[in-house]
Order: sequence, then structure tokens, then C-alpha cells
Amino acid sequence: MLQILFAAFITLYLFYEFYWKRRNFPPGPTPLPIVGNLLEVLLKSPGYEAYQRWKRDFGAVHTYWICGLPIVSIADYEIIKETFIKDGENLTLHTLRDFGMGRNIMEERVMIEVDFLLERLATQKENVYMQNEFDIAVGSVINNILFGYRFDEEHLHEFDLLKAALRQLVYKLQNPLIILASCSPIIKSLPFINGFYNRLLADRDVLYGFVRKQIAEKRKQINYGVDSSEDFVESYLKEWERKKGTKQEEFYFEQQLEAVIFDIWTAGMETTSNTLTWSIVYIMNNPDVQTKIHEELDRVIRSDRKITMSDKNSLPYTNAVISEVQRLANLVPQNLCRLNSEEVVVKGYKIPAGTIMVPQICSVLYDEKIFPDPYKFDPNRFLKPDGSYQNRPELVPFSVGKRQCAGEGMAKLELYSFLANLFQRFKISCKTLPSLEKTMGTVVTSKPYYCDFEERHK
Ligand code: HEM
Repeated sequence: MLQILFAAFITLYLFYEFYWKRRNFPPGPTPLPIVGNLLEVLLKSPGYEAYQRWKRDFGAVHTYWICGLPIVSIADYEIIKETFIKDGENLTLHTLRDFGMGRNIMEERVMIEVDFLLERLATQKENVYMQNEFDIAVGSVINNILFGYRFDEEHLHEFDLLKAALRQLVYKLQNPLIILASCSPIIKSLPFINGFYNRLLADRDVLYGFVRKQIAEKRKQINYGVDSSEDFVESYLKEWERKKGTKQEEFYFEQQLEAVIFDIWTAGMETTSNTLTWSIVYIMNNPDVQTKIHEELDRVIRSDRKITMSDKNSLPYTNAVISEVQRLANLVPQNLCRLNSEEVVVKGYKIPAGTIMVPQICSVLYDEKIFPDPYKFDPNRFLKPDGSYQNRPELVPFSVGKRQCAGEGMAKLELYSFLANLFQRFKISCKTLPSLEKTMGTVVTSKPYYCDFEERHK
């Protein structure tokens, strides 16, 4: 009797796992019990190959399972556009427009860090650990815009603590144990996993603690009598004060301010810093690219002066290199998931409200129909035959639609300003060529490497 019951239970379980729970979703790879399709992603990290294979085998709209969670993936540019960019969506609402301070101030703050970065590199000259340099530069831009100060000598210790916590978050959030723990309270309560999960929360709390301390400091110093603001927190607090007593007051509250700052810090730091790190990896592995950037800078700029945004349109090759870096670095292998608020029909599949959907931008950036030979670093993809810059709408490293990156403008400003000025001033070389191998995380990171710097204009 017991055997019959057991066999019936197993049959029902398998029927549920392999058919019933999947019946309302677009087709996809068969998920294993408990882990779903997680192993296929992890075995070939950072996951691009699994996403490409599922697109090939099941079509551009398919379902995969991370533990018990079904994720409907849209892996084709045209369908992503139809699904996520709807008429009338107001993108600007979600965009951190100039952080309430005006575009010039943003460029000013980025250029301050360009100067500091160049001076640090000129002083060190040899064996410079690039990740660290880019981290300090990008972290200082964000901190200066949010709180009005940069990470100078006096604040470097504070920066090191924040960076360590942030790096742990970036790695741990893609750790299979954390993913499993997030999906199941039972798994989360297992002793070893629980400890690991709690350390992740402790890293998050380091960042939140810092944010709260900064807001409290700002409140002590703020002068509500002066209209203009020096940083984002000041601008937010003044706007909040102005809205008091109006209907809009409800949109301003402490938790929102803390969460926005936390998001900007976490989303803006590792993404930009690692894209800069990848830039040097690809350029060092393709030496003719550095020669061509120098040739363009010498022909267009014709001096050793600083390069600013006003030069951008005159530097098509430099812009093409940055675009190709963003494409090939393909920084976010598993894009952020979204919960669709209402039922949608995508390519004939009815996808119910409350389903997790993801615009799988990594499959677009490596789509060989759009970018032939996709794993090759080739800036010419972004150049017209006459040498001018070729805009490619399928270049979507910042994603698309309502939830696309809120810091795109700032990130582009930073990538351009840091890289153009770095190559304007230096010839860069590496005694050991940087590895092209990617380490998986929320964003993909490169292996550590070291560079030497030679002044170009003596
Ligand atoms: C090269 C640099 C960057 C890349 C490649 C990048 C990429 C992305 C991507 C793919 C998303 C997810 C979009 C989606 O849900 O479909 C995102 C979201 C976001 N990004 Fe960026 N980003 C970069 C830099 C920045 C910077 C500099 C900031 C701010 C200072 C920023 C702030 C944000 C915020 C606030 C979100 C929304 C997070 C959320 O919805 O939870 N990003 N970014």
C-alpha cells in the first residue's frame, strides 16, 4: 500500500514539475526540481551561452526557471521594442535628470575626477592596478553628486569600506546559494545558508548606514533660504520643503530618499567602473585601436588640452570604440527582472499578469544577425563608410523602456570623459596582456591587471 502511495506521489510530482506548472508559459528548457535551469547558467558562466541556446532552441520568447520561479525571456530586439517600449510611456519620469543640478555641474564634477585620475596615473606611472583607479574615480563622481564631497585622502578609508560591501553584494547576489535562499524560506533557514544570507544583509546595511549618516549630516548644514543646491540630497530636501502643505508632499519621504540613493550608489558604481576596466582590456588586446584613437585625437584636437563634451561629435572613432566596448563587455548577463502588471500577448503567447519578464539584452548585444562575428572586438561596426559615427539602436547595454537605466546620461558622460582624456594624455601598455575571461556577478568583472603610462605630450 505504502509503495503504491509513494509511486502515485512521485508520478503526481513529476507530472506537476514537468508539465502542469509549465503549461501556461511559452516553451523553454526543462527545469529540474528545486534548481530549475540555474545549473545550465552556472556551468557556462556568465550565462550568455545558455541564453543564446534557449533562444535558438525555443525561439526569442521562451521560459526558463530559476529555482521555482518562471522567467519569461524576450531575447530579440524587435520583440523587446514592441513589448517594453509602449506608446506614451514617460521615460523622463524615471530618469535622474541631472540630479536636480543641471548638466554643466555634472560635467564639471566628472572633469574634476578626470584631473585627479590623470595626476594619480602620471605619478604612479608603472604597474597601476586599474580597477582600483577607476573605482575611486567613479565612486568620487557619484559621492560628489549625491553628497557634495569626493573621496580624497581624508575619505579613502570610508570609500574602502563602502567598496568592499558593494563588491560583496555584486558577487553574492548571483551566488546560487543566495538565489536558492531568496526563492525558498526553508532553504534560507538552513544553518550554513542562513549565515551566508545574513552576511549579505550585513553588507547591504553597511551601505544603508552610510546613506543615513550622510542625510543626517546634510540636514544639520542645509540652508533652506538659498534656492540653488550643491548636491542631490540638498536638492531633494529643498524640493520636499517646498512641497510641504501641497498634494505632492506625499511623494517625498525618508525611505524613498534612502532607497534612491542606495540604488544610485549600487547601480552606478560597479557598472561604470567595470565598463572602464573592460575598455582597457579590449584596447590592450587590440593594439591598433589605441594607435587609431591617438591618430584621431592628434588630428582633431591638435594639442594637449583637456577633451570635453563639446568635442564629442568630432571624435567618431573614439565614440565607436566606447560603443563596441559596451557591446562586447555585455556587462549585465541576466538583466533585471520585471513583474508585468497586466496580461500581455507576446508573439501569440498569452502571458498572465504577475509573471516575471526580462528583456534579455545580452542576447541582443551578441545577436549575430545584428552584429556579425559577435565575440570579435570591432569598433568599425559603429562607423559609416565615410568614417562618421553610425548609431545602432540595437546597442542596448542600458536596456529599454520604462525601467531602462536611470543613469544612462551620466554613465555616457563618464565613459567618454575618462577614456578620451586618458588616451589624450597617455600611451598605455601592459607587461602582461589582460585576460579576456569574465567573472560572473550582477555585472561581469575582469581579472586584475596592471598598466604602465607614458606621457604623449612632453
Ligand atoms: C556603463 C554603465 C551602466 C550600465 C551598463 C547600466 C545598465 C543598467 C541596466 C541594464 C539596468 C536595468 C534596466 C532594466 O531593468 O531593464 C540599469 C538600471 C539602473 N541604473 Fe544603470 N547602468 C549604468 C550606469 C548607471 C549609473 C551611472 C547610474 C546612476 C548614477 C545608474 C542608475 C541606475 C538605476 C537607478 C537603475 C534602476 C534600478 C532599478 O530599477 O532597480 N546606472 N542600469
